[in-house]
Amino acid sequence: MTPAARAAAAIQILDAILRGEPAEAQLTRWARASRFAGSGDRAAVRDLVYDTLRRRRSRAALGGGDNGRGLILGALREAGADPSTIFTGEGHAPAPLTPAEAAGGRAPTPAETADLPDWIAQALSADLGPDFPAVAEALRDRAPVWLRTNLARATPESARAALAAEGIEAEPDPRCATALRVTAGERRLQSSAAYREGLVELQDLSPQMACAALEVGPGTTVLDYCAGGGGKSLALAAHGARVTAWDAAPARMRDLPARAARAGVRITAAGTGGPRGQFDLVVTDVPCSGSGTWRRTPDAKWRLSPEDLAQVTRTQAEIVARAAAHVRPGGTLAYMTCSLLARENEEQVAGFLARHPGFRLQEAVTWTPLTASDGFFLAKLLR
Ligand SMILES: C[S@@+](CC[C@H](N)C(=O)[O-])C[C@H]1O[C@@H](n2cnc3c(N)ncnc32)[C@H](O)[C@@H]1O
Repeated sequence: MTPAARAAAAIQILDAILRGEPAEAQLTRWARASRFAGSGDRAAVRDLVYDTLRRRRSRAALGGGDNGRGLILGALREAGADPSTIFTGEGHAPAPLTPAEAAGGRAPTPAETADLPDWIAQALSADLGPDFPAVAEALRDRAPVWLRTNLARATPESARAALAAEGIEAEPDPRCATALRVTAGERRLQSSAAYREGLVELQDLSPQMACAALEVGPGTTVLDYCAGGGGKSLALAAHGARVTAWDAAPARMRDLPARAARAGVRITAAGTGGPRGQFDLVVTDVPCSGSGTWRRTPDAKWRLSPEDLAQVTRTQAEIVARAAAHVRPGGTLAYMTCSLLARENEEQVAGFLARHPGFRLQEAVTWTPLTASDGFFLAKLLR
């Protein structure tokens, strides 16, 4: 595909996403319907769509329209490219610019340059204080790819060597012993033997640091109360913990047995009746706005409404209250979100402690792109 044909595909996909379709589903649908597109084309269209969603407001201002054509026009103007070389109308290229499009567009305002809905920018600005501008700027860029060395199968050094043999370069990080940042060859990762044989798992630096802060060891009994795909279960089991996994939507744990087998760890499913008994550590990696990970799922930041946020905070409070009953006396409840909003983090913890006097706060940490990678919150609550 020519650059212009890729731009035309991105315009069509962006228009569907702006009508409310999830970005991932739209990209998959387009790829299935576009057999002529090779893997390089699919990757380029995907990058263009995601980069544009991260910067939707500022690109809409530059392009003079909050629609596929306006956004791609804004992307070209942002890059200093000549739009008339892409909007040619020839072959599979987008139709030529109308006079109004050619004359439209303007520099984004400071609020538009934050590339967030105003109500979220206000909340994050209040919650993050002087860090807000730099965090908002970081959320406008692509996230790095991080791996977790699976200590049950490899050391960071042996994992790096195995990856390098397959053309994937990864650097260690002084902040976390298991973390490796991929610096080259990331598109080869999922088909690599190092990944398929469980030497490494895809996991961002911040949740790795959160799991390390839980200080589990061989024999620690853990209930992962919101196990989902099992990212936290696998990380804790690799440290030797005896993990029981539960999720209110069991289908979300579908891949967990295969992932655990690949990683060489044992994870017990709680079963349909739900978890029983008490544990040294109960992890509640609750559903959240995902505001800390919006550079990976940038369509989500434009979809979130104040009502959605209010609903998800109610769900969080219900989950943590139920999970607390499974913490043994002297044990720990770990409350986690991948959000940067105080309403889902500090305020949620304060509400829990007010309703559960048998718990006290040991430690609360917020990781941001300024201190780690994705935005992530952990509170350790002692019973
Ligand atoms: C942030 S995701 C978990 C991600 C997962 N821990 C991981 O590391 O891959 C939140 C999970 O909470 C689950 N969930 C939602 N409501 C729940 C409830 N009432 N009780 C337990 N889990 C719930 C969702 O199904 C979802 O899988």
